[in-house]
Amino acid sequence: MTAKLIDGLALSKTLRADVAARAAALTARGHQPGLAVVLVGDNPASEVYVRNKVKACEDNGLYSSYDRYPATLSEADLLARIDALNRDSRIHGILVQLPLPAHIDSHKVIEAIAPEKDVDGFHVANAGALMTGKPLFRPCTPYGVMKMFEAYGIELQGANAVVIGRSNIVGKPMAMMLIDAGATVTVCHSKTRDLAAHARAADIVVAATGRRNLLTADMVKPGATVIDVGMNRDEAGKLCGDVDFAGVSTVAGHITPVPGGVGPMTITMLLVNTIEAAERAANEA
Ligand SMILES: Nc1nc2c(c(=O)[nH]1)N[C@@H](CN(C=O)c1ccc(C(=O)N[C@@H](CCC(=O)O)C(=O)O)cc1)CN2
Repeated sequence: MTAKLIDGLALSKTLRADVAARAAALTARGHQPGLAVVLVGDNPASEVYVRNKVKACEDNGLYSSYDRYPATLSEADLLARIDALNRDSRIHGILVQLPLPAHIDSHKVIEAIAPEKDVDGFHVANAGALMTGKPLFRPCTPYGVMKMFEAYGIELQGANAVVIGRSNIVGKPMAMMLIDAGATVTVCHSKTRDLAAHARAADIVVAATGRRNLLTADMVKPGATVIDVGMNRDEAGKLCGDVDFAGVSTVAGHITPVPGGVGPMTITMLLVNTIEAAERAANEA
């Protein structure tokens, strides 16, 4: 392996120490930051992520509430619960774990969250404000990737960046953040004609497709920075990303592992967003 590892666990540890200090300061002023976590259904991966989010709150001095509902919960009941959380002064951030069961309209649910408690940054008010560079909250996964670039000194200004995937959670906001940082950004997706040619021209590649081994060594420019947002399982059930890690590591300059890369940063930035929500609320009180 020639690439330098971008260690999401180590960076998370540093950032979470700052979160814990800010949480303690808020608590001392009588404003303990609070996150509401809502899970509907029994998707095993979502259960792990949600458990990790609640634990991260506990470990860093944040209050958390955890609502776990069966997959049969009605959309109306979920909207009623969000309405109650919007009014709850102990709660500064509301997180509804995605995906939701098919009978629930995710868009409607996200729009029901008060924008000032939308710590996922998915509400149209925050997604729209990202276009101007001034949202209340940035979506946690691309925000975490931006922190990784910063921590590892990856130059973005003038860089050619390719984002593979156009989801509202990762691809689109990632592209906006990279544009804002001065990169020249190409967004590739399932209909892109020659993905390899785009990827090969990139100084930075962010892969967020959910397709194992989508990015191989022959598609990467020597020295490029490769960020793997994928979360897949191989034939043996082992967690892996979208990038052929063994092969790409021999070509790239920097690379993120899975696990231990972007995943922990997603949770860390959720804590950071919740702290910011609580600080804003405390300053307005
Ligand atoms: N409401 C939201 N739903 C979803 C989001 C989100 O940001 N908000 N993102 C993804 C899933 N996700 C967060 O919820 C997430 C994915 C992965 C990890 C993580 O820590 N991964 C670990 C491995 C964990 C494991 O053992 O399975 C790692 O990469 O090291 C955290 C959060 C979709 N839904």
